[in-house]
Amino acid sequence: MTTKIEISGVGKTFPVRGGGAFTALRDTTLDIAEGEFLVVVGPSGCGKSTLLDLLGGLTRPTTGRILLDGAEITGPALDRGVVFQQYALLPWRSALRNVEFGLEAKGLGRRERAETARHYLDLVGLSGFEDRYPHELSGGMKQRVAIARSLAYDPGVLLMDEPFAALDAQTRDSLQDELLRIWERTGKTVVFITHGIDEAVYLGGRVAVLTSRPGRVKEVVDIDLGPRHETEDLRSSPEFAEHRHRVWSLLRDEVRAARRLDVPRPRREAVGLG
Ligand SMILES: Nc1ncnc2c1ncn2[C@@H]1O[C@H](COP(=O)(O)OP(=O)(O)OP(=O)(O)O)[C@@H](O)[C@H]1O
Repeated sequence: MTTKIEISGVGKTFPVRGGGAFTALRDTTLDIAEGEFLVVVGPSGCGKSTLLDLLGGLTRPTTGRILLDGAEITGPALDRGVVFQQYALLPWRSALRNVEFGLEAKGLGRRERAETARHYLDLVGLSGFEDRYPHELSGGMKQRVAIARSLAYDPGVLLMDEPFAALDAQTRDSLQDELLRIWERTGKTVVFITHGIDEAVYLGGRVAVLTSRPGRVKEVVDIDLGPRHETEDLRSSPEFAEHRHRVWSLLRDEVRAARRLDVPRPRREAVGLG
């Protein structure tokens, strides 16, 4: 197993307006193997997006370091593709031209760009929609374009921050299958953040559960369900339920802890202690 990403003792602190600091992540350590599909879950506000931003190089860790292929991540680069919950498409460009966007940065010629963009739109099931503008596409289609755009410049790592959260359940299920198919075909390393336990278990080869804030890795659960397309209605199987329960129990305790953090502490005099 080759390590693709090495997260060692990473902490992230943000300055707070009016003084002080807020710790979003503390001492987070995790190795991600080349070609694995790793899902990250955790209570709201525990630092999942912060972790993804760090992997994307959009911010730098306050402590610790993150290595990609043995070299420290110091900024965004084309070796990592990022897909967010909101499609982030350029509204004035057609689907094809949106996918071509990253290829322009790579310096590809016009014809090669168009061919590559067509190939990736086909891969995400959007052949025939190349000339549509974002406002002419459904939410699921827009997200497919965003995925095609990230895949087109062939990054080794795909970073996905709740990419299907805004979609209806049916579209989400079919995009999950499509993503797994693409992952199997391309062998990319995927780091996928979600709030959905079912989604985590369905997609992940491993699921990392983070603690309530400041986030740390509480446990990494191995999901040994084999290739997902080999079992019909896998989500209804006892094995799936077992894994789901394991992740759910780990998360439940953290969600409770997070809620306690969110309740404003009563002032001493208000409860008669002062
Ligand atoms: N730029 C920033 N400045 C100050 N605080 C920040 C900043 N970015 C994030 N935070 C804080 O860090 C914590 C973690 O945020 P983050 O978005 O990573 O959580 P999350 O786990 O992705 O949350 P959710 O599940 O609700 O999307 C939050 O409390 C947030 O308010």
